[in-house]
Amino acid sequence: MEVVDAQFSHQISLLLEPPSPLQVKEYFHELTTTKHLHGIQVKPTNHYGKGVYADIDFEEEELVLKDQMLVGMQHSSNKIDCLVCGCCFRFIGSIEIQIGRKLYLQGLGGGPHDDCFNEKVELLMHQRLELPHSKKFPLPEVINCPGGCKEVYYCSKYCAQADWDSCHSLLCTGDGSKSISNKALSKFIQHANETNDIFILAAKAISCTILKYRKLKAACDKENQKEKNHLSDVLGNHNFSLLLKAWKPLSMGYKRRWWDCIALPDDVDVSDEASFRMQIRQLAFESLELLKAAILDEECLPSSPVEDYFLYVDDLPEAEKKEVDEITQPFLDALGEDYSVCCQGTAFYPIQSCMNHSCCPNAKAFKREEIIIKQREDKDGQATILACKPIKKGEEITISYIDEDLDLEERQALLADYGFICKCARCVEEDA
Ligand SMILES: C[S@@+](CC[C@H](N)C(=O)[O-])C[C@H]1O[C@@H](n2cnc3c(N)ncnc32)[C@H](O)[C@@H]1O
Repeated sequence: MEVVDAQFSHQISLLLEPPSPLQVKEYFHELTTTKHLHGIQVKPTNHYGKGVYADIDFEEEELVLKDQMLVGMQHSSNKIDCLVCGCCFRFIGSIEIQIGRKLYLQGLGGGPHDDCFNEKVELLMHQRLELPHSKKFPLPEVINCPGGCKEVYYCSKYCAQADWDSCHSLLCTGDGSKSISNKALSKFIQHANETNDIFILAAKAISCTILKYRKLKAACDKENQKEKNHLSDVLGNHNFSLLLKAWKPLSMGYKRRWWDCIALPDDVDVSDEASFRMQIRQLAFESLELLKAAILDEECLPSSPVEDYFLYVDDLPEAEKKEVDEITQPFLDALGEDYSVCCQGTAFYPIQSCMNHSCCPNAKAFKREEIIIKQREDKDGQATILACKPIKKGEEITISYIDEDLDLEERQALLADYGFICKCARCVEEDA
């Protein structure tokens, strides 16, 4: 692999080059135009890189933007708690599957339950025991991965196919996988789960680029055949420009290398920062080597429906509640405090990632369930930004990265993890 790196060092450095301000401007202009995102503009700010600006006036509560996720992942630690679609991350199956599966997986770790309870848990998991009123909380049927990996499930055939086409075909460990080695892939996944599962998101981003590149290349090859254009050096350069094109949506989000900007953990002394950064850089390289062996060929806080269900049961009229509680309470007790864990993960949104922070923001990024409450349409894996006060044309649209209710010191401590000291009007005023 090192030989490959040396041979293509020029191309690699071009891929990793930060985009110029002109490229950024052109890219976001095209993106907002093609996605019909009227009313916003991405452009340079005076102080800190780019930002999102209002191109029209927005009223309070008005929808500013819906941003489609480019790549996203559910955190490994959250997979026991929630069974969600591997593409749009909505809960799937049924209330019974969600509760039964979680209790079953927890039980594998040696839970304290008796045999009778364990039997009930298995019945729940296989949907052979129905909980009262659970039909009022319908969830989409579980669709298997088309590659047969039994590790990722979907809410619809549409999501299964979309994920397969965009990245999962290269990262699937099932028989239908398009990776070069399932064994190598499993090794990569194990390494990520044991070290930092953000490498899974990176693998998705890389797979997404490779697959997009292949699609662009296949379309070009077809065109070239028509024109009988077989000059290999011309094609060589051309192929690289296709790879740059496939990489572009991700490169536009480039800020700094991961190991340079990751927050210093509390248990690492500032004097050890340089060696800590070297260590995680090394870890990222190890992970990349494992991924390369698996996929490189010669050529690139929402809520839980389970919580809604138990809240509903809790609100039932007293007489009925007693009867229902008899069935549901043992499951609730067994689930314990963690009964309402929501799907947790990390994703990259092309426009939201351009929004700067303010402790007195004029917009808010909403989670899925809050949007449903507000009767807004909830489309697959989209981030929704609403104005939380009137925004005038030309004003920068800002969101808060942290809990705005915290005091100045706490806010600044959290924002240090993002690598900046906030000097918004509120911070300046409170600091005076
Ligand atoms: C999600 S990005 C926002 C877009 C970013 N300005 C860009 O050029 O892509 C977050 C980064 O923007 C910068 N940033 C955001 N809000 C800021 C603020 N209020 N003050 C200083 N820097 C800020 C920080 O470097 C932060 O890590």
